[in-house]
Amino acid sequence: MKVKVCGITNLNDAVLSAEAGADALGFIFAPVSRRLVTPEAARQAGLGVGPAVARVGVFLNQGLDEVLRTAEMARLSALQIHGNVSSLYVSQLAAYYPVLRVLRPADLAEEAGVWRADPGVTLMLDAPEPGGGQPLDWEALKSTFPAGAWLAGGLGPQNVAQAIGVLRPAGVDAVSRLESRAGVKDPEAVRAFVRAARQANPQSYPQ
Ligand SMILES: O=C(O)c1ccccc1NCC(=O)[C@H](O)[C@H](O)COP(=O)(O)O
Repeated sequence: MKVKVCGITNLNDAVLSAEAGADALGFIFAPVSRRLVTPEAARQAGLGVGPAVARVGVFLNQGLDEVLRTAEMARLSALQIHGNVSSLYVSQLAAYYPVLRVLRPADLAEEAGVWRADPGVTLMLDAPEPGGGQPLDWEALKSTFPAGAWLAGGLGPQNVAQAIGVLRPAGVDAVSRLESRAGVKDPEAVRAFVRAARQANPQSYPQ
């Protein structure tokens, strides 16, 4: 199981997340976000932790050209795609980068099947308001949660083990509950989050 720490805006937070054991760092390029980062700052922070940690760019309803240009400038290794976008758009991006396609529970029935056989696209289930700190109803999702999908939405040190126990996601992702303020990590919360996720799923320790 993978652990992603999202909303990284600076090298310091990238290093502390990597040292805590995160597999992936998230850099948010959606202009609506309070954790908006420039491609230059993301490149510096992402490359600063070395090649073993994935650098995921987070986008919400942004044009194909803008996403690909930003990915190049920031030296991203994967894309996380939120919003109301077509499957053609997602598959065009997946031709260049591994994609985490973010769905809300209400979208599952319509879109989850589209990506079942596509190794370049991994699903992530998130709350309707990304970065809003609201947990999903894990029990209600139990029968429809897609195999191999990642989970986000209000996860933090206190509840990630329970969420993993219920849904057995392939990855977990969080931001709000790991911050001292928007865009700035709380080091203890980051360490506790990664530790709790690893302990809930001991097979997830990096080899
Ligand atoms: O976090 C944001 O500000 C944000 C804004 C626009 C699009 C995506 C955004 N975040 C994406 C993430 O990957 C978050 O980690 C995910 O939504 C979970 O957030 P939270 O519920 O706060 O842990």
